Amino acid sequence: MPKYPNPYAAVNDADLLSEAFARSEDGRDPLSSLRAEFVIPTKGDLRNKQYGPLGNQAAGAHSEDDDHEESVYLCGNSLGLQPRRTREYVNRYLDTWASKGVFGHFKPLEGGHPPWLDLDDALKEQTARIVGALPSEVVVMETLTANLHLLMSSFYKPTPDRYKIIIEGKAFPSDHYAAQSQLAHHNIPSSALITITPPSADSPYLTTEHILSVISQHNASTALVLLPGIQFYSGQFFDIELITRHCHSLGITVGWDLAHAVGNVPVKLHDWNVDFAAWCNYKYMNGGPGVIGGLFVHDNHAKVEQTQVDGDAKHINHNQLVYKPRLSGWWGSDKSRRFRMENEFVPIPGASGFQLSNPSALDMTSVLASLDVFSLTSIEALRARSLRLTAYLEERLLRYDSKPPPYKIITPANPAERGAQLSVLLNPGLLDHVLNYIEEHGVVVDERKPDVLRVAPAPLYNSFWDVHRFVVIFQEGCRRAIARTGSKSAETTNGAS
Ligand SMILES: Cc1ncc(COP(=O)(O)O)c(C=O)c1O
Ligand SMILES: Nc1c(O)cccc1C(=O)C[C@H](N)C(=O)O
Repeated sequence: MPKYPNPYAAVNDADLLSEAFARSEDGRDPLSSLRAEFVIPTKGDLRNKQYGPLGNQAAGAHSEDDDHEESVYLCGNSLGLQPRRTREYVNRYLDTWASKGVFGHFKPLEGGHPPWLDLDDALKEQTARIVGALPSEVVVMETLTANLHLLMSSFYKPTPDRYKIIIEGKAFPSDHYAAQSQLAHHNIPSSALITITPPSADSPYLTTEHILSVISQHNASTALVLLPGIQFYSGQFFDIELITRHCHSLGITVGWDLAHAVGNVPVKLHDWNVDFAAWCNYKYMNGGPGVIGGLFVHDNHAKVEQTQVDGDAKHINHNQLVYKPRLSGWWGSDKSRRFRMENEFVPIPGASGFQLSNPSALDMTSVLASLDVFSLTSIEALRARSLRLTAYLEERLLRYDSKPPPYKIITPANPAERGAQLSVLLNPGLLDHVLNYIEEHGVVVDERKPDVLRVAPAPLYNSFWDVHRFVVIFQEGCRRAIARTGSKSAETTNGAS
């Protein structure tokens, strides 16, 4: 009996492996209709084919029908697809800029869009719903690594006793560099960067017990724990609530990088008492490549300062509501006085007070389009669909025509410990062959050298049909790669998961 029963495990091969099964799963899920909100590139688009009078109609390896078929895009964990409404919203932004110039900042725009000056406030409520926060606790601003630095400039306050930063050993390089450079910035030796590595070299899995024990081991000397909500490589979803509680019980501040969690899994940053978090809006959020990111600062930090300053909230003025010292800019200062040019920084209470510059209205417009798609459903409903999609992907991958398969899934088997993504470790020597084959057949997934493919069915736009087509093409790619490399060992190295 498997430890985590898969709802598709009971379905017989003849049904489960059929396209009809995938199509019927799509048919009975009302959220399947959200796919129409997105532009799905065709296989021909990806192959750079254009049909029509000026297009390249030269015969290629693939039929015209195949070129016109939607590609199998399972890479929303790296870059989400474009919502159809993004073009409409961006065109409106361009029209406003062209026809109103500077007045675009102040005048409500067509289609009920707020003036650019108020776009930051307009995005709060929808963003807060997605990350389980109060609107005052979130803001759309800057980019992920920049936000981590800004937040650490407020939350990482090393003392002679407490100065270490704990991260995980396979942290995304940017997070590693950010933490490392914060230490250097404070003239603290790099040995104060503590990395949590998996107990077993065979698996990237970090048990919660292991994470808690490393934190406890360094508790007296640690100032900050910075962890990902979902690990980019393994797809492991950490127990944010428990780890946060553990850190707080030891007097340690904790921040979360939600790059791979936001828009993917429900989180409750407010209820879980997370100190701070940051994310990008270009993966599951579908805001566009390198688009403006977001951050969260718990309102508790304001309350702590309030009581320390006065104890009577009625007599608090804006100046006393500052959470923390922070690196400041004019966009974080009180809106009503912003244009008085008085050089008195009056922080906006809440996360908005962390803003620096006037944000790119183009970016904000693009994020608005993406949030409006999320508002057609809820993150909880998306999660329910995502659990089914990923379970289906898992079960299909486990059914390979010879045993063991030439790959294994390194993402936790427990659905509560993963989001949409499954990371597939291929037997040595297969990756390039498999990748060439699947890309040639219109599949887009992410590779992490030397042997891992990350496959992420994004619940907003991916379908069971996508997963079906992926597995058929991927497994055929594996068979061909094994035949080409003639590698017997390639068939047996990893074993089944
Ligand atoms: C976990 C994680 N941290 C940091 C980054 C870097 O983000 P950015 O380039 O937006 O700063 C990424 C992705 O690029 C990521 O996945
Ligand atoms: N691979 C990337 C790229 O080619 C351009 C920009 C970003 C990336 C990334 O790796 C994005 C992301 N953090 C990821 O985990 O896929």
